[in-house]
Order: sequence, then structure tokens, then C-alpha cells
Amino acid sequence: MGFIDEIKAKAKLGKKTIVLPETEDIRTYEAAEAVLKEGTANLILVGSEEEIAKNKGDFDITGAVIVDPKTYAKTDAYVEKLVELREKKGMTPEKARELLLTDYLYYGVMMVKMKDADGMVSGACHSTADTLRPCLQILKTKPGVKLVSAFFVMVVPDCDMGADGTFIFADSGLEQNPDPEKLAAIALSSAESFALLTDKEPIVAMLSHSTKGSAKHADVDKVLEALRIAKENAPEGLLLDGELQLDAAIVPEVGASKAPGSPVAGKANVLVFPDLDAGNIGYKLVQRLAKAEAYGPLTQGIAAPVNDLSRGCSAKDIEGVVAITAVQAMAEA
Ligand SMILES: CC(C)(COP(=O)(O)OP(=O)(O)OC[C@H]1O[C@@H](n2cnc3c(N)ncnc32)[C@H](O)[C@@H]1OP(=O)(O)O)[C@@H](O)C(=O)NCCC(=O)NCCS
Ligand SMILES: CC(=O)OP(=O)(O)O
Repeated sequence: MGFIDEIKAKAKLGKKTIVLPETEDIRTYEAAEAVLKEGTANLILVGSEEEIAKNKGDFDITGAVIVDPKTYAKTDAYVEKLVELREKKGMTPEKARELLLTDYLYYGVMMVKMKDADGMVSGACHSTADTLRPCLQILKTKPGVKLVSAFFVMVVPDCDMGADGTFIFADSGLEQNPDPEKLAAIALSSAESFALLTDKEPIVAMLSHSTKGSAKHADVDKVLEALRIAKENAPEGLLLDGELQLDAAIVPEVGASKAPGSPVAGKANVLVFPDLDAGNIGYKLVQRLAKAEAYGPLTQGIAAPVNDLSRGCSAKDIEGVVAITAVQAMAEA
């Protein structure tokens, strides 16, 4: 079974409830039909009956619960809670009501916050900043984790590197220029995400344009400092090394020649990029040129699972991310 089929099989056992707030986008309905047919999650769609009937085309979404913020019985409770959470940031009851009635992403996040849903998936027609800002503001970081970060699960066809072609790429979606402490936190969260989603041992490479001192630069020093911090905080036995170039990280012969003795070189399956430019460009290169499946940006370190999508995603990508979100929610329970 491939990565996503294994995830779907797990998701079916938990049957979590996932919110899809982007009811203006036809891909939402195509994905919803597939999710409901396969039984990987229960679904909540946010919007009015009329909007949804107009936007859904011929897709069959029987079984999805439709929540209209204007009439839903819990909207007042969401307004009250949002004010309580964001009062110090200037949130008033009037602003909260206006926001929740007009921005379905905020509404969906409040449903997760109030435990009326187990997770949310959006980002097919909203930028990552607009998708993640409500989650960061309302759900916040999980206790004991330094920051929320974003990763992709990449499944590369006909590839014997990584875990038979499956990798995590991080951070490819959120933290623009992580300092060493943040980069270390990204590495440790990514190792946990890999273990959770693949049931395989994470092998973590801190990527750079240098391998073991082959280049000198402040950017290399940043990765080395991140590695030092990550090692200090890592669970015992975690395979983690750097600084490694991409080829040294994933190609066994290159790893053996550039970084002999490294426990990671040549077999890494978790790739930690030095910044978001590298991570975002890197995932899109592999997705578009190697025709890899790319699931994400998935969040980690957040108090409840809310995941993003690329605006270039397909309905199949949404369907996959719904199943992944359900599996993350099962781990939270
Ligand atoms: C996600 C992002 C929008 C957050 O930044 P922002 O909008 O400027 O918002 P702020 O910095 O005001 O942060 C909003 C809240 O989120 C929190 N936050 C921001 N980044 C965070 C992180 N990585 N982890 C945890 N909390 C975070 C802030 O502390 C703040 O909380 P507060 O409002 O309670 O004080 C920003 O990091 C971003 O644009 N990232 C790049 C996204 C992108 O374009 N990716 C490429 C395509 S995938
Ligand atoms: C992840 C990502 O790059 O998102 P988008 O393509 O929507 O900017």
C-alpha cells in the first residue's frame, strides 16, 4: 500500500470530523464527495444552504453537515469565545461577529477551538498567510513546543531514496527565516510528524549548501547551531545530522564520500531546509519535475490539526490532506 492509502485506512478507523470552509471552490465538493464515499472522515461545510447548492455543481455531498454561521445555534458562543481570546488584541463583540459571519476560515477555526470539529483543511483558494493566521491567533502552539511550522509529505514515484520515495520537507510553508532555535524546533517536530504519519523511523538531515565544513558562511553556521540545539533537545536515539548538502543527505554513495561515518548521510527521509525560500522552492521542484505527490503545507506544533493547501492543489490533494488531518486528530485524542 502506498503512503496515502495507508493514511486513508488509518483515518477510516477514527472517523474524525473535519471542517471544509472553502465552500466557494468547486474542488471542495469534488473532494468532499470522495471523502464521504470512502468514509475517511465526517465533514462539516461552512456556508448557507443556498450558497452551497449553487456552488456544488453535480457533486454528491449527501452526509456532510452544513453549518451556516448566520443561523447556527453556537455562533453566539463562538463570538463570545473569540472576544475572550483576542480582547487584548482589540477584539470587540461587534468585530468578532462581523469576522465570523464573513470569514469562514475564522469560523472553521473556532469550531475546532470549541471542539465541535476535530480539524480543518483550507487553502485551495486562500493564501497560506490568510489560512494560517487565524489558526496561529486562536489555536496557538501546543504546550512544550516552541513554534508552529509547516511541512510537506512528498511521495516521489519510482524512487528508492528516503523511505521508498516518501519524505518530509520542512519548513516549506510557514517560517520565513527561522533562527537556529526555530530551525531546531522545526527539525524535532518534523521527526515526530514523520513517525506519526509513516510509522517509520525518522532520519533527519539539516540541509545546507555545505557538507561537513566544505563551505564557510554565516548561513552554514546557522545550520550548525540549529543542529547543536536540536541534538540537545532530541529524544534519545533520534538519527539527526548536518550540515549536509541534499545529495549527501539522500544518495548513499555521495553520503559515504562527503560525510563518512554520518548516521544520516545517504539515507535521510526528513529534510530540514535552512529557510522558507529553499523549502518552498524545493518542494515545488520535486512536485512539478519529478511528478511527486505533495501533501501540505501540513502544520505541526499546533494545538489542534488545521492544515493548509497550495492554491495549485487538485481535489485529490484536498482528499489526501483531509485523511492526514484526521490521522493527526486521532493522535491528539
Ligand atoms: C503565517 C504568517 C502569516 C504569520 O505572520 P503574520 O500574519 O505577520 O502574523 P503575526 O506575525 O502578527 O502573527 C499572528 C499571530 O501568530 C503568531 N505566530 C506567528 N508565527 C507563528 C509560529 N510560527 N508559531 C506560533 N505562533 C506564530 C504570532 O505570535 C501572533 O500571535 P498574536 O496575534 O496572538 O500575538 C507569516 O509567518 C507568513 O506569512 N508566512 C509565510 C506564509 C507563506 O506565504 N508561505 C509560502 C506559501 S506556502
Ligand atoms: C504551499 C504554497 O506554496 O502555497 P501557494 O501555492 O498557495 O502559495
